[in-house]
Amino acid sequence: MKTNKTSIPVALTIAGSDSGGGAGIQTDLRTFAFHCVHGTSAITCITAQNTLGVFRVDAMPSEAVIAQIRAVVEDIGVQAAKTGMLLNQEIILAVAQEVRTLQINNLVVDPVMVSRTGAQLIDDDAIQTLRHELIPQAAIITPNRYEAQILSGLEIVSLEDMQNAAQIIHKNLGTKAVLVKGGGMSGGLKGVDVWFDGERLEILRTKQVETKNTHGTGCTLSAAITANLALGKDLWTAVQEAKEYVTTALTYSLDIGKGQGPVGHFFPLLEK
Ligand SMILES: Nc1ncnc2c1ncn2[C@@H]1O[C@H](COP(=O)(O)OP(=O)(O)OP(=O)(O)O)[C@@H](O)[C@H]1O
Ligand SMILES: Cc1ncc(COP(=O)(O)O)c(N)n1
Repeated sequence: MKTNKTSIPVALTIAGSDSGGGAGIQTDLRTFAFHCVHGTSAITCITAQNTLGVFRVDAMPSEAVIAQIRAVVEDIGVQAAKTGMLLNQEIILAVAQEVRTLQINNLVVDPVMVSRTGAQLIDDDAIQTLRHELIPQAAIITPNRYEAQILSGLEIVSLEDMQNAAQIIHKNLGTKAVLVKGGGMSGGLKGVDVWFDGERLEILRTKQVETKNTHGTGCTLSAAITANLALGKDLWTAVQEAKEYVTTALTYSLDIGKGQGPVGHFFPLLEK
């Protein structure tokens, strides 16, 4: 039988593994697949995690992270890449170095530093390295409320605070665009995001989804932006479409486990 040779865009995720399948590498690869983008990965750490929380984290040696990135980029090549949980300063430095040397374009940095509940996930040295070495190489960064507070130095309570933070981060950190996410905001701002690219200050509003199953929304959003960039979309279009995707995935969130379940990535299939 003759086979069809399929040409397909390729995206890379540099992130941690979530044993519960709700966030991290597992979520990123599902999101890439939904967008018909071939997913590749460089695993930075292994978390023992489920819908109730994170119970253990084992870092990969930074050499192993470097080897994974090189193996993918030097042979397969990538049209876009994202970073998620990078865990420590050594891994962040290694990733920043590889992104520079291998000239990885269309880089989406989800600066995973603080969980939506406000718990700091990486130490202060690692935050400084992320700020100075990796973020300046990003096409876009997607901080949540607490990460935006750290990166801007502002307390974020209102929409105006989100807008000011986006502008300060853009000015100070050298990334092309900033998307401040509102999943951690309260009241009517939950689910409202703010975009700034140096010219346009935009508010992205969608319907607010009433569900406790929101695990992995941040990873899903940044992975969808990455997939859209790999497909050749411009940054603003990539963000708008990714925002719609995560909202729909939230409406199909999965009621699994005893805690916060993940979003449903393959929602059209769930209807069959
Ligand atoms: N209940 C909700 N309804 C609609 N959109 C939401 C809701 N919760 C989060 N979002 C959206 O999901 C995306 C991820 O934002 P969030 O602030 O939750 O990121 P995060 O903190 O990195 O995610 P996580 O909770 O997975 O760690 C944003 O576009 C946000 O507006
Ligand atoms: C391995 C890993 N990476 C990232 C997150 C945060 O995910 P999110 O912010 O999307 O809930 C997580 N919980 N685990």
